[in-house]
Amino acid sequence: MFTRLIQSTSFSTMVNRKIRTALLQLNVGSDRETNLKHAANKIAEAKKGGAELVALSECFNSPYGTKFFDQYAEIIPGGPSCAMLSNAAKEHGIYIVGGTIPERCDSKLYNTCTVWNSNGEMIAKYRKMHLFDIDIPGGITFKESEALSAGNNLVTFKIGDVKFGLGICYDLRFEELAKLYRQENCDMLIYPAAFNMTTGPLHWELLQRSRAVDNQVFVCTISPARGEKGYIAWGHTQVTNPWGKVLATANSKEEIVYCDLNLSECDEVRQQIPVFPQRRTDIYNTILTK
Ligand SMILES: NC(=O)CC(=O)C(=O)O
Repeated sequence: MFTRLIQSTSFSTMVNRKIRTALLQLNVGSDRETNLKHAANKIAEAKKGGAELVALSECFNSPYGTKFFDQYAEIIPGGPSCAMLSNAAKEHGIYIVGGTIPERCDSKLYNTCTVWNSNGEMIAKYRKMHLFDIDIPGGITFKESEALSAGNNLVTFKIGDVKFGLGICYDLRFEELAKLYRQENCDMLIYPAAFNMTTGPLHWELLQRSRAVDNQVFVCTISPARGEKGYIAWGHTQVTNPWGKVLATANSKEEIVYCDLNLSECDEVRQQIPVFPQRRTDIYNTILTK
């Protein structure tokens, strides 16, 4: 178990643009109650480490796989996982990005991220928009759409003057989503995730650096720790700054990654390399509508 502390560079005088974040890369097993207790203990540890915002991984309360979604699904915010997240946020007076849990709503299932404020109130709910359907012979075949429905909404939330956009795992591959969040003026994109042993080494770091550079935002991803059976997660929870520099990356084992982030860095990069206002939408839009 490692604990890591990193600092982003060039802090400015705008104090309300700084935030201490803890990303929890946790071991996850098949027993929900054990997973929830473990997450609650680690949230408490992160609070002791000074975190104001704590984030968990995709499926932090259950194994990740199409055959598990129905079995572990909960009504949001009525189930035990939301109760734990709400209580922990309130008890410790922090914000929590509650990774994802399988959500049951009407007759459908979703892969859903909830966000909780320091009073224990749910302030955001995001449903995975792009379902993970891939088939790489000799690598990995996975078809989330066999079990899940896709969400249809972008979701943002604010802590003080810092604006966050939410995505989940496979959503990271879709530049359009990240670009829309940039258009909404987000400073940081947070993706609870669980890449795997085929796509992790190939694309995990590259995609995060790409989203960060293209949109001049911080990108945080939170993976479960690598297990030994079933869907094997890549791990490597990561923080990338708006210059595209990887500020921290976990290994494959359980770890808390702390980061003191100064979101004013987004303003600096955007001022120094003003690509967003320089986009030629007059041309792109003409081509797109043809
Ligand atoms: N698990 C996912 O949703 C995505 C993933 O592993 C990948 O895109 O690769």
